[in-house]
Amino acid sequence: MRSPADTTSVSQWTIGVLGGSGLYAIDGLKNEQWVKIDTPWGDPSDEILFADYGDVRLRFLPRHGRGHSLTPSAVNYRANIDALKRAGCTDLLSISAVGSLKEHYVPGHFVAVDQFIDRTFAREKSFFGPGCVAHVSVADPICPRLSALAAQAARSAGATVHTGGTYLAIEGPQFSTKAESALYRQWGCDVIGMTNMPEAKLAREAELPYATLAMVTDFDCWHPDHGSVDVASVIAILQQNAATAGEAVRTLCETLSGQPRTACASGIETNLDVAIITPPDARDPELVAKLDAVAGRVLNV
Ligand SMILES: CSC[C@H]1O[C@H](OP(=O)(O)O)[C@H](O)[C@@H]1O
Ligand SMILES: Nc1ncnc2[nH]cnc12
Repeated sequence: MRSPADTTSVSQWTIGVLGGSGLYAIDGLKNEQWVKIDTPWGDPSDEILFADYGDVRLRFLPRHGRGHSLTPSAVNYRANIDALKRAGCTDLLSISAVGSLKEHYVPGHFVAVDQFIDRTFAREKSFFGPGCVAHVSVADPICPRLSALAAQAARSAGATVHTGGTYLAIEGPQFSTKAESALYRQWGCDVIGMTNMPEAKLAREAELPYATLAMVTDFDCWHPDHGSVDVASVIAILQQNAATAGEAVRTLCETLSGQPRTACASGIETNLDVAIITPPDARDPELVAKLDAVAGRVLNV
């Protein structure tokens, strides 16, 4: 029998959306119900909105909570990913506000990022640990299939979308200094945010294909012709873009509706096959039990 943690042979799309700053709901869905999901990692940021759009199931989680009460460091990323997996998600789409580190990525544009640099340091970054050690590859942290579908959906919703780009994740909650911003530009980074790491790493550990639509809200603080970023200007841009983001999600669902889901060619849904190094007889049963949703497919729990 297929383990609930195994999404390889699930033929219905269940898209989990992690809504970032400014995106606390999605309009136009059917059969909406907010559901509390318990996880062994603590509380997720909020209840999850279960809804349908055509044949597609949608699971929406506002990353900072509906009242935006959680800082990027206080988000329980493990609980969020575990809860979305328990909610049956086959794929995860992050929608995130970012600062631009490039002249031609202007506020209002979207970027379908494909790489990350993780400069966060005060967060739980793995489901695994003493008693069950795993090393997954995040060489290609984004699912190319979902990313292409999301980018196309955002274009159809009217957005200017750049394909590919490196997202630099900082701990926050403060924005960067000018020296930091200049350094990240020298590193070749394209956009800057505070939340997609370790979220993307944890999604990979949970064998969930993950993609990000980054919404550019500001030029951080490096641009000589623009003042430094502040929340009011970020929110002003987000208010203009939230409707486009919602439309992108609905368009994505419309595209997928009626299409049976097949396993990802990239092998993301089976990446734990080659990642767990602790042999079965040396595993901590308590940790193994906590990994039921994330890794039950390979741990047989
Ligand atoms: C309100 S600006 C800073 C805030 O916005 C971004 O959050 P998210 O990725 O959830 O949209 C950024 O990472 C910061 O958390
Ligand atoms: N400039 C910036 N730095 C970090 N996170 C952000 N989110 C939106 N704009 C940002």
